[in-house]
Amino acid sequence: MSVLDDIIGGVREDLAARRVAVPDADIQAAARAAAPARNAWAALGGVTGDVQRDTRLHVISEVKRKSPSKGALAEIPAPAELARRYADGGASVISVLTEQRRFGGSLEDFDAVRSAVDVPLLRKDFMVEDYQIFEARAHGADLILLIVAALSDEDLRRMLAVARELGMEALVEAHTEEEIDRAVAIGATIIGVNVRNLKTLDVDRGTFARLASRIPSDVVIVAESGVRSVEDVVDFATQGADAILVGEALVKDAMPRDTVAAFVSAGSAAKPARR
Ligand SMILES: O=C(O)c1ccccc1NCC(=O)[C@H](O)[C@H](O)COP(=O)(O)O
Repeated sequence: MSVLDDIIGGVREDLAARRVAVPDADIQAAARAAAPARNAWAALGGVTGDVQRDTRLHVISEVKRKSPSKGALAEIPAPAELARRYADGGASVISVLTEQRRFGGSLEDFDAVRSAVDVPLLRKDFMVEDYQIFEARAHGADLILLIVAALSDEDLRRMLAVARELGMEALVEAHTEEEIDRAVAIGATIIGVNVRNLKTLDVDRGTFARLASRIPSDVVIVAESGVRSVEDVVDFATQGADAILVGEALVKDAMPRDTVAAFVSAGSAAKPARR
């Protein structure tokens, strides 16, 4: 069994318990009653037509306590305070991991961050049921994660449609050429190239340029995982990233506000006008 399969097994068990506590009809009603979602695609530099690319390299800053690959990363006693620092540094979107068993996250963390900042929020979890999408919206999410390796094309299309019907977008995450092609085929407007293989946990930054070149120019490209330094940010920006998603390096940083600002500044300076 791969790490991803193992994580998803736990996610399904936890989801079943939440579904008993809050039935489908109730979570759907809460999602539809929530304040309108913010436009995460525009916040990440999405533009329509043959216009100049957004010149900014956008940063998605993640609230992440631990991970299967690294174990404990940071305690994060006050996720809201960390999120405020991210926003002050210029994060375009904040990602909050809500998976509990392997990442130490929760919907309580998500609620705390939602009440602290006004930037678009990504609910970062392993989405396998539509219920989780309604749950994300009910808690104020603007963006959800869909992992191509974990879902069939039918599931991807339906879940993307559910997210859009609720006013959200999806970060559709891929790690191979075939997964990129599947993400493009379902009409993803934000595609994440995760340089971490979720089945082996190996990180290979070289994956990014090879995969990004297959993505149409009107799609927002996010480079995910493995950013440790300004040099990594400059590499991803030069190779076509519109945004980077950073967890470990920021939660371990004593001055996350300054580091986010430095990543935005260096990445924006390195970003080519067209790709
Ligand atoms: O981070 C992991 O070890 C991991 C393992 C299995 C599935 C997902 C995993 N991480 C999710 C992510 O995509 C990262 O949290 C995100 O890209 C940030 O990565 P990093 O900056 O390297 O913390």
